[in-house]
Amino acid sequence: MKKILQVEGLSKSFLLHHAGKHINGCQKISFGLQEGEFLGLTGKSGAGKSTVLKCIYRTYLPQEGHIWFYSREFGLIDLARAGEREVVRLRQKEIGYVSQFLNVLPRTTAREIVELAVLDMGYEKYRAKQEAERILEHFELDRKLWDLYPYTFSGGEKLRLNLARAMVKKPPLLLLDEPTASLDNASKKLVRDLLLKLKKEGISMLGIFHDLEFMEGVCDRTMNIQGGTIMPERVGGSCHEGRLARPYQHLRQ
Ligand SMILES: Nc1ncnc2c1ncn2[C@@H]1O[C@H](COP(=O)(O)OP(=O)(O)OP(=O)(O)O)[C@@H](O)[C@H]1O
Repeated sequence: MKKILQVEGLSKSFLLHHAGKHINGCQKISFGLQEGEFLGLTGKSGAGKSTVLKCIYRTYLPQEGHIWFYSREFGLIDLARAGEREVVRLRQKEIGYVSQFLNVLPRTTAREIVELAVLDMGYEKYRAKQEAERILEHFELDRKLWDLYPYTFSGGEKLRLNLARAMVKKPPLLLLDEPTASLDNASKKLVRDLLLKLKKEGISMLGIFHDLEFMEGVCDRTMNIQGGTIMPERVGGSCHEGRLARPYQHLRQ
């Protein structure tokens, strides 16, 4: 199996000017992700999980470390140092980010949101229309909702639209920042099925989920973060980087 991502000694802190304080986001985080693998990040609130994801997506610029990404367009590229132009291209084509929040332009219908994502990749309008319809169907968003503004959608519907917008670009790497946080059990189950589908399609995923039961059978392994650093493996517990979590071991057999 080939690696898609290698994070080495990643550190990020935040300077709060008004309070004159440094807040630690994450420290010396190192791990790798194989192609088609699903790695789950666990840890208490404030542990640093989102900071790691946001450094990879380059919402945050890390102070130290490397984030080696095996890009189709640029070859091996360090996301911790990549220029804005490369970051924009990678977000357009190779790295998707999905959270529980749907951030969209006002007065834009569900269909248009997905079409815009395709146009963003440089495709023609007719192709954007075709692709948007294909992916909205794939993620089972009710046709009645396609031409509506999504602010009235349920949490599950918003998430399906979020996934459709990210996945219409077929990014080889998908970052999931607590996408199921506000969902009921039925919607969580649907998301779980969708993620398993993406896994079968060979998408590499790095995801934060507070619901450990939800992660079982979806993740190949988990990595526990506490106080901004990776915790070593606990006996009988889940795993740390490089090892397969015991509850998920059957997936590799
Ligand atoms: N933009 C920011 N400015 C200042 N501090 C931040 C910022 N983003 C994160 N932090 C701080 O960094 C630390 C780690 O936050 P992070 O959001 O990564 O935690 P988390 O493990 O994802 O938590 P949760 O599970 O609650 O989302 C926290 O103390 C948080 O307050």
